[in-house]
Amino acid sequence: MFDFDLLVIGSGPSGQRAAVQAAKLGKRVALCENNARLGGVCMNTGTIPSKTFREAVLHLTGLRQRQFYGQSYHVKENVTIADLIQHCDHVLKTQGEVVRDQLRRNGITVLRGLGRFTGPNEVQVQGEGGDSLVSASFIVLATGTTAAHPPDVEVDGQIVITSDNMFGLHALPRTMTVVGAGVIGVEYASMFAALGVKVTLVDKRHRLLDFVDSEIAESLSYQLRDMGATLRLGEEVAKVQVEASRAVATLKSGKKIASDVLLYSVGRVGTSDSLQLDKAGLEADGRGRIAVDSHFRTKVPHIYAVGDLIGFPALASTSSEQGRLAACHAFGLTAAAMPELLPYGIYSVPEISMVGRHEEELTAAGVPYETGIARYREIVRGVMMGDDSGLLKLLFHRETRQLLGVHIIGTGATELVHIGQAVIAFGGTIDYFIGNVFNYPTFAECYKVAALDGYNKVGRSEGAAALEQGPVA
Ligand SMILES: Cc1cc2nc3c(=O)[nH]c(=O)nc-3n(C[C@H](O)[C@H](O)[C@H](O)COP(=O)(O)OP(=O)(O)OC[C@H]3O[C@@H](n4cnc5c(N)ncnc54)[C@H](O)[C@@H]3O)c2cc1C
Ligand SMILES: NC(=O)c1ccc[n+]([C@@H]2O[C@H](COP(=O)([O-])OP(=O)(O)OC[C@H]3O[C@@H](n4cnc5c(N)ncnc54)[C@H](O)[C@@H]3O)[C@@H](O)[C@H]2O)c1
Repeated sequence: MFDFDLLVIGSGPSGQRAAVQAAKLGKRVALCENNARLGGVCMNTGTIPSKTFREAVLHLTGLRQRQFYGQSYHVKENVTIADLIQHCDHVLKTQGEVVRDQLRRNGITVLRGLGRFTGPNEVQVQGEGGDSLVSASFIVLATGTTAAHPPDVEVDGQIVITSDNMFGLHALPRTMTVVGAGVIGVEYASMFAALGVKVTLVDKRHRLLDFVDSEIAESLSYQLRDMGATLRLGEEVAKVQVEASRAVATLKSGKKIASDVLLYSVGRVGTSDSLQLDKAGLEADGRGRIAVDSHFRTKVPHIYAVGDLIGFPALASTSSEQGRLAACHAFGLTAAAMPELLPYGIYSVPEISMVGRHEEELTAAGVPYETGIARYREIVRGVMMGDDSGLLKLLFHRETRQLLGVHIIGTGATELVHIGQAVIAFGGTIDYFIGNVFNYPTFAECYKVAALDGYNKVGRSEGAAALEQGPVA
């Protein structure tokens, strides 16, 4: 009756996973994408290019090796934007082929053009070669987000930019203002500061990243300042103008900050304007997001919405899982619900990662917890890698020693966190780290050192079992 069993609009991680999952179930699947390149924001302007940019910055500046060879050490003098983009281009080309090949292997029909509803089961695809109409039993909306900016902030792509046009920059600036110290602002501010750009980071909030453990956020602030960045917290940007080829940000307090480039990173809005949602009986909220139930179903039961388009947590990792779960639900396949325990990774310089609860939350909930801390400078792997400022903090219940949270800043944080994630997910205690043997020398040794530190704090009477019972499963 319909052309396809499933039509997915948007080829980011959530759309890809929805399409592939349905194809694996033997369904006829089409995926509509407006951008010339598949892969979404994740592949083309967001996650992958920004993380590759970071790797290029770390490599070319020699930042990690300065402990050994001195503060003036550089792998390449005068790093250019072309050097950094070359690294990104290579990764994007390879990953683009992986996505195209995956869709082809799974027999997914790719429709090029802008998808918009003409009815609840019908979508018009407006492509370069003309328009076509496609119908499907189920539709998954996976159209993601775009950078938000008020109409009076004119984004020209060279002087005033958002993360969506970061990779169109012709040259590295000498000075940069970053408006908004959310994840995007903090990541790029730290990367540009590591490149030697004079960065000013402005946020109306009084501290960086208020969902991050405060000790970790303080360490990040210290390290940003140490790289020459200026933090203007508790300051709101009221106006952005271009004067004599420079960006000028006027703060509500009356201060003005002039710089070669201004990155406007104050959040993102759902890409739902072009979808003609009303033709399907749907609407978006004020930030372009679409409401869904726990199965990612909109109020029109055969239409699902996934990924950044539905809001928090708006990560590539969670988006792709949402896409898979939506396709499973549509075709009656029972799948486990989205886990509540999610790791967060912030690819600032240095990187940050966390899983579980943080100190402020546990204090507010009246949970009797204790901390165990390992500093990278005490861990031989940290010393070998030239990272003497990293820190891993365990939070555990004082009485049961159950692991409640893991908070890390430093090299490898986003990988290391998954050990703690597994222990929390299985309801484990810090005894696991004390009673088991870890590879040496590794950053993972931090878990053992932090667990012993925590054990020493709660004292023998409360913690003795950990050492006396021997290894635990
Ligand atoms: C700078 C930056 C860095 C990030 N870093 C990380 C990170 O380190 N880790 C992490 O987990 N997440 C990160 N994210 C978030 C991550 O990129 C998103 O969570 C993820 O891309 C969301 O995937 P999605 O499938 O919802 O949609 P998107 O990746 O946004 O893709 C949506 C696609 O839909 C297409 N589209 C939109 N409307 C239409 C239409 N009408 N017709 C046809 N096609 C349409 C768009 O062209 C786009 O290709 C970052 C984001 C940004 C901006
Ligand atoms: N590593 C990762 O997982 C990663 C990396 C980058 C982006 N992302 C995703 O991208 C999303 C968007 O990130 P974002 O950083 O743009 O948004 P955000 O909402 O996280 O942060 C925006 C910040 O801008 C500040 N702000 C807003 N208006 C301001 C003004 N006029 N003056 C000063 N400060 C102002 C806010 O106080 C806030 O701190 C994130 O929520 C995340 O889902 C994830």
